[in-house]
Amino acid sequence: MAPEMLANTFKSALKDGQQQIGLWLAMADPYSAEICAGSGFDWLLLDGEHSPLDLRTMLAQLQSVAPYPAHAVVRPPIGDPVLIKQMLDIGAQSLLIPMVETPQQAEMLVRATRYPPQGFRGVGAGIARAARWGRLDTYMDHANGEVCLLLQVETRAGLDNLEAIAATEGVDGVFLGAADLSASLGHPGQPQHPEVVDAMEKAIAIILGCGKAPGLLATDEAVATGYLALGARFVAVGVDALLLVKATQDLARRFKGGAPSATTASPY
Ligand SMILES: O=C(O)C(=O)C[C@H](O)[C@@H](O)CO
Repeated sequence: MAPEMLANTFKSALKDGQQQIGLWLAMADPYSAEICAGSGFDWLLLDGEHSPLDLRTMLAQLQSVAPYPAHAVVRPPIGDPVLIKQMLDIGAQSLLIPMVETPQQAEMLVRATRYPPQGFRGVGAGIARAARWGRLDTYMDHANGEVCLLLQVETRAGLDNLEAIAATEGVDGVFLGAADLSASLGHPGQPQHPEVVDAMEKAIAIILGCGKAPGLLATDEAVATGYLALGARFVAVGVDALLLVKATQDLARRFKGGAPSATTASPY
């Protein structure tokens, strides 16, 4: 049993079938991340793919959200073992890796998150935040077992290999990227296109069939609720930057005139 500081409660919640409601953080800022961490979400996505988030700001975000129950999931810009090593060493325990298309890639990513003999993660946490600079003296005993690895399937090629990717040992869940998937299926900017929705719904069933957790981002409440009803297990239901745009725009319009911004179809 991992000590409290090392136990990945998000990983175990997914394994226990508990749905986890999250918020996407695209502001790349530790101050706003802490504000969001106190809002009551189960998890927060620290997006290093589509926001100007670098390792230093990701570290600051991890530190600012640490006192709160919301679990930090970090996303590198790509599934690079070097970036993965650095993110794990600054203390990330849960990773979301974009653009996964083959089981071979999935196996490599599992090994990149594990110390030998299960994998090839470089050993250095003893001088890093992950093991609190040596203060967590059982870190090496628990690190492999407490990492949560979530892979993104978001292309036609990835869908073709979905079952093999989801079934890969060491993968905890598969995130369906509706924005990229819609583009890959020939419907850019239309994550609610019938062909995309059909693919997402079928993919959720396949992932569940593999005993893994399906996840996605949907900023439209009805869309998110629908996928949750189908068994999606980790669902981000908003993006900090989009919430700020809408709230500030609507406030200005209340005083300056103009209709509130329409509830647009989910951009994701
Ligand atoms: O393709 C997707 O969808 C995702 O990867 C999730 C969101 O798009 C996120 O990347 C923000 O754009």
